[in-house]
Amino acid sequence: MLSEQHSSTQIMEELLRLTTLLNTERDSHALLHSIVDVARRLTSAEVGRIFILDKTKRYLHQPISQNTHIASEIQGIKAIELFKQGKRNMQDITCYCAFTGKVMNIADIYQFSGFDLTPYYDYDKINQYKTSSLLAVPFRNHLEETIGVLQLTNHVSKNGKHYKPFPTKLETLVSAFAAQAAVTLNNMQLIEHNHRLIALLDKTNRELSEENQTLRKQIKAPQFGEIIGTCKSMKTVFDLMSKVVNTSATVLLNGETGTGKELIAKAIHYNGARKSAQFVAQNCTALPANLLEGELFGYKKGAFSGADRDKKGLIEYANGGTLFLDEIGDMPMDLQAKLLRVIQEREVRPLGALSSVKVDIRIIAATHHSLPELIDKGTFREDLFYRLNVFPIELPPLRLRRDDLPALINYFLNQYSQQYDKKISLMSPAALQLLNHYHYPGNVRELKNILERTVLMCENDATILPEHLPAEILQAQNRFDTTSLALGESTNLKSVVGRYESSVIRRRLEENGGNQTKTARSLGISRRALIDKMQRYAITSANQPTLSAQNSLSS
Ligand SMILES: Nc1ncnc2c1ncn2[C@@H]1O[C@H](COP(=O)(O)OP(=O)(O)OP(=O)(O)O)[C@@H](O)[C@H]1O
Repeated sequence: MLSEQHSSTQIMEELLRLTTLLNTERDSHALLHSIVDVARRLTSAEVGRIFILDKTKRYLHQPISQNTHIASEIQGIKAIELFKQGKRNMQDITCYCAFTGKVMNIADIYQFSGFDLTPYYDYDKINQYKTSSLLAVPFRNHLEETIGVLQLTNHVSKNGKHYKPFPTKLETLVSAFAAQAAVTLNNMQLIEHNHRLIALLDKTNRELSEENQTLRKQIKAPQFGEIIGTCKSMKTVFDLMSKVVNTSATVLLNGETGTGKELIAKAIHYNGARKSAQFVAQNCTALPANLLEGELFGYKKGAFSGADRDKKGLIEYANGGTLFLDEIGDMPMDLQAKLLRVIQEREVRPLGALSSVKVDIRIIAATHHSLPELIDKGTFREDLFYRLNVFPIELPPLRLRRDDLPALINYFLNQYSQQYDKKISLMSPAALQLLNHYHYPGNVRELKNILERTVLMCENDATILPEHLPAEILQAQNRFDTTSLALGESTNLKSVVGRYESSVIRRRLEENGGNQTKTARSLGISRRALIDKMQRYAITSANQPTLSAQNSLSS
């Protein structure tokens, strides 16, 4: 043991050894042991203890206790409460040391009455020991906050036979040592705290990523069964999809807006081998050319003014998965050239980057344009077209697959009835006829929107009537359509002429904003004659078509 009799060189050597140890020890328990061990050797103390402030800052825990006299303590000093009845526990010597930051040096605890030293008397009784001198030194961090207390008891005499008071000159030495140990202890606590945070972050990230995977599987995985259609052209679509789904072949979807191009692209991705990787969609008309380039290819910090950080492009994000390029016909020519390079080389070079990144993506492109026509016009690259047109799938417009209308209507009615918690399953023949005759320029998307609105308009448990349908369907029906006249059920000339006449009157009234005088003048008849005809055909107003007007048209 070192004691006050040791030379200052020996003490310096011991302190240096300690500094090295403190800087290399990575296990906090072993570090605390080393601190107590060295402190005891520096001060010739028989017992050494460390108290550490807990996270709540309400207790001083005692993780380490060394007593050379007792091989194993029956009971150590318990955790100390820093506050008693809301007040600082200044009766306890360790708390006093912690609160004040002062070194406490007591020659003999049994001769001292300034503190409540019962815990030490109890310790002695239980362990059949005799505590005599006591030295308590605070561990303070760089903010001068106490993070723990080092406690040494029983300074052993030179011959090892007696306990003596700790010499006052040891206080400075031990304080210097405690200051050094406190820095290391504080760093160790910060490192451990960081490790805990990193572990927590890792765990949360893992959980989020698993949840993400599950949600992606649940939400974004349209099954083939969710694509409604049994007509011949849709059967061909399904047939082609099943042939390409388990390959990585490039697919080109062609069809008008709302025909289900994105739905089908997703179904191909989520039913194929790439389903666990990303499905990344980008509409090529949604962004100006320069932004689209940055989105797709990514860029390096400083590649252009405003590029204040590296940005990964969607092509890289889709690595291992599918890149869906909607409205490919509207992609600017220079980007077409860059995309062609990605397809040919299977690598992408972000703007401002010196090297390329290998990518394994499946491309599904979609357009409502005829790409060959765009090639003729000079706005689409022929070489890119051949690269994309590996596996073309044509999606029919809804007006050419009217046989699928009942199934689609049923599907969306069910979907929205559930969504809006309504029971709506009946539709009047007149409403059904209106839906059947409409031409749906927005295709399935438009039908879907119409039915959502209809469910919202219709009372719970009620039958869908024409008045629940949007105005454009009613107005469209009001317009005269020679094709529908020719295809009408009635072949009776008088009835066909009547329908034609009523249709002309409706349209003219509509054009004249319902003004009967103007309408009569434009038709070359008197206002009285117009009113007679309106009554005959149950035309009430050009702006407010009624169910009876529809009936008269179809009668
Ligand atoms: N056959 C179908 N069965 C069920 N829902 C469909 C069908 N076709 C399209 N839909 C639905 O219609 C809406 C429009 O489809 P989608 O967005 O896939 O069309 P799109 O052709 O990609 O349109 P755009 O060219 O305007 O982007 C979506 O809500 C989709 O789920």
